[in-house]
Amino acid sequence: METRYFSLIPLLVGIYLLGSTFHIFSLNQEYIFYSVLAIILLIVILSKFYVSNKIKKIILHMNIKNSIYELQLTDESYYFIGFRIVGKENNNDIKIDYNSELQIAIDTVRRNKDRNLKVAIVTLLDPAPGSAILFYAKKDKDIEHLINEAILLKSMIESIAPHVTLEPISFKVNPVLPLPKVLGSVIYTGYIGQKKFDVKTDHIISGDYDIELGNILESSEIPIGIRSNDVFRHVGIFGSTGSGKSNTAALLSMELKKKGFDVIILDWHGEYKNLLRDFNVYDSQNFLVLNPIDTDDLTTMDIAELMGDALELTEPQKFLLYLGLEVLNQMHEFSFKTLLQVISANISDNTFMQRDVKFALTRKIIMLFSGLGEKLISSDNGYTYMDLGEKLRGGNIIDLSFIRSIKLRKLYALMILRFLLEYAIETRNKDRKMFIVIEEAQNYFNQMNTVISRALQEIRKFNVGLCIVSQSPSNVDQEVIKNTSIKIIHSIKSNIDKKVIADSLSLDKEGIQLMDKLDIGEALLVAPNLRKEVLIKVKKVV
Ligand SMILES: Nc1ncnc2c1ncn2[C@@H]1O[C@H](COP(=O)(O)OP(=O)(O)OP(=O)(O)O)[C@@H](O)[C@H]1O
Repeated sequence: METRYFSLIPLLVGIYLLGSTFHIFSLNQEYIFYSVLAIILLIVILSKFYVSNKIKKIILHMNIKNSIYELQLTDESYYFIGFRIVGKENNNDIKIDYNSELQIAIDTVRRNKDRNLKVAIVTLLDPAPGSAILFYAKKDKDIEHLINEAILLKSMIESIAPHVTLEPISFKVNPVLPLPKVLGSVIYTGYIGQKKFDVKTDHIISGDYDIELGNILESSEIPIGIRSNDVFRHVGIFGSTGSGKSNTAALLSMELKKKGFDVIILDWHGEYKNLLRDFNVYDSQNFLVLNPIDTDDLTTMDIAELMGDALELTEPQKFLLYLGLEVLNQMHEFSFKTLLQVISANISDNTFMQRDVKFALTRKIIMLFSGLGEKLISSDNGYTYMDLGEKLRGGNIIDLSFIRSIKLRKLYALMILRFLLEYAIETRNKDRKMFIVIEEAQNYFNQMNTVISRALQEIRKFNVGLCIVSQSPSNVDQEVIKNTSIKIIHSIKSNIDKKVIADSLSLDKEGIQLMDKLDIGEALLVAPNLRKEVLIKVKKVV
């Protein structure tokens, strides 16, 4: 009964008692008038309560009746009644744990063994994607009885899980319902709420893909993927640490290699050799030596820029380095020892300022390149960009984790990337398709790195797809993120990173909230072959 009817009761009782007090001993006309008035009002209220409840019951009953389906398993038939699970709107900012609320309710209902109906949670696609509860029973049971029990169970669940409502589902034609293999087992997607599944099925399903990534989150039966040729418009994989980025990048690399791509993974933390066992691995035992001399089109200025970026050089220091590199280029020789000698001997230090710049630059070079640096970058047996491009065919993992100095690691990785891009531009990459995975991309694409950002725009037409992987998209140049046409967004916890991604995708408030609710391996996929973003569960590699 609605609360406004309750508020009328004290008023009626008041009127009646008033009348009684004044006329308790005399049965006069006024007393009879008040009594009759009170009784009429009481009758009106009670009848309203009864009718409104009855109407609700009838409507619900009819809805449910329209939602009873028959399910034929191998040797048994069942009736089932389905309810879509809808999270109630939450206006205050308190975080509601819909999942555990619902789980407690379901457990309570399932514990009651006396019931005819059993309960299962399934994901459904039709009439719209979402999660649903099924109440089901053997077909020989009385339908009316089942309906009454379903109504009862529905209200039990709603009262134990107050932030969840169950809406009867009606399927227009045949229900498309991926049922659990064994009825009664709870398939629990962990996502409740209509808003999340606002995407219409015909918006998301696309048969137009040749790289399968997994299945849509609402259904383990519907595979989903991307087109391999779309990777040339670049890929962004983002997510907090442990959200499943490396697995997704490894899956993509594996599938693209099968399609004839040459894949090169710049593996910042050394995670990929365990995931992709048939890839060539370059690590501390087997590293690639880079020769920045003999670079023809790769200008000395570009090398100076990359070194300047990795070493955090000032403009005067960068200029001095450039002068030194020019001399080495003419000598056709590169080693850090000769670079230092050239800077000391060939460049004047007449003024105090020149001496200061020179001293600071040589100090930075010495600190970085004595030891491993000397071995990694050298004209002695090193690969030029042409050699490197030719060498890295098939699947390749360049494990960078053995380089302890972050500055050296960054310079070495940047040089490899720059070499590969130069190779593609120079050769126009005819008859080849390349896919370069850049882990911890914020180290390469910070705001300052113009050399790489510029090359990124140039390589579009040369069959090179870059895959930018980052746990910290707010530290990646926003232009770079915008330049990725495929985005795979795993769970993101940090608000600033969420905002950056939401802006690049024009996500609404619900989309933003969704980003930190994803489980490991779950992601929001945006790709040119999909009409709208879709939640997916990525397949696990190995
Ligand atoms: N799609 C998936 N299905 C099931 N498990 C997964 C999936 N993706 C990743 N995992 C598991 O989750 C853990 C973290 O995965 P992964 O290393 O890919 O995350 P990450 O985001 O790259 O983390 P980090 O930033 O720390 O490298 C691993 O144990 C991995 O096996």
